[in-house]
Amino acid sequence: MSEIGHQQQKVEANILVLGAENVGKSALTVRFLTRRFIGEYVGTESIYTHNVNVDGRETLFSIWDSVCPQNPNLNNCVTEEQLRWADGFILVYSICDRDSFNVVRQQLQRIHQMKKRHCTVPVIIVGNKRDLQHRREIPSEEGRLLAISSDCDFFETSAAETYHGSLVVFHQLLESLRESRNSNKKNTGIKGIVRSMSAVFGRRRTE
Ligand SMILES: Nc1nc2c(ncn2[C@@H]2O[C@H](COP(=O)(O)OP(=O)(O)OP(=O)(O)O)[C@@H](O)[C@H]2O)c(=O)[nH]1
Repeated sequence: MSEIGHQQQKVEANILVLGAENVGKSALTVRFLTRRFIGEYVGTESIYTHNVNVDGRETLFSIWDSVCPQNPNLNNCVTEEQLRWADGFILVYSICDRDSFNVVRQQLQRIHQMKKRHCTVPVIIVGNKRDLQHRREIPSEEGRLLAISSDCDFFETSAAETYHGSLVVFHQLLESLRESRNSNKKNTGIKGIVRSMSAVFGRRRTE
């Protein structure tokens, strides 16, 4: 995420949408971009750009709607290129598909493994297809628990039923990006080095 010119206050956010096949990644993305649910989506990888005013600030979203590998495992479920590109992540599962929840777990693990040494990175977990309650396999509490234990935000949505849910997800991620960018800034530079050293020595003294 970067700022273009202080006066313009333009914000850029690269958002990677991940999750297993058929969970509604494209539906959620297209809902946010167009307010519409069209039902069937081309199953190809796409990066969409979307210029929009959020809280009085011009914001350029680049949204990478990914395609999950056939047999996702920890090494291929998120690529290095995707991890380098993304400022923030939306991990989508279907509330009616236990396997898709497990894919989100793996993707989360991979993101934390790769990113933890560099900076904090915002992640939102989304349980989609909330309209299909009769087929629910993942209780809301389970999704929320995974999010709390991984320091992520959590929402359940129905891309089929409402626009509002997708709007809240993307706007919340933007908000978290701003916060994490500010905190990452504070932790760089000489103050950050001093803070990190005090943390290390402070901790050692208590061992
Ligand atoms: N009932 C219901 N169906 C949904 C919802 N979101 C998506 N779908 C349907 O689920 C199917 C898959 O949606 P996609 O958006 O293509 O899912 P995807 O995760 O992008 O799938 P891949 O491109 O295969 O990775 C489509 O038939 C959608 O119409 C939802 O909230 N509720």
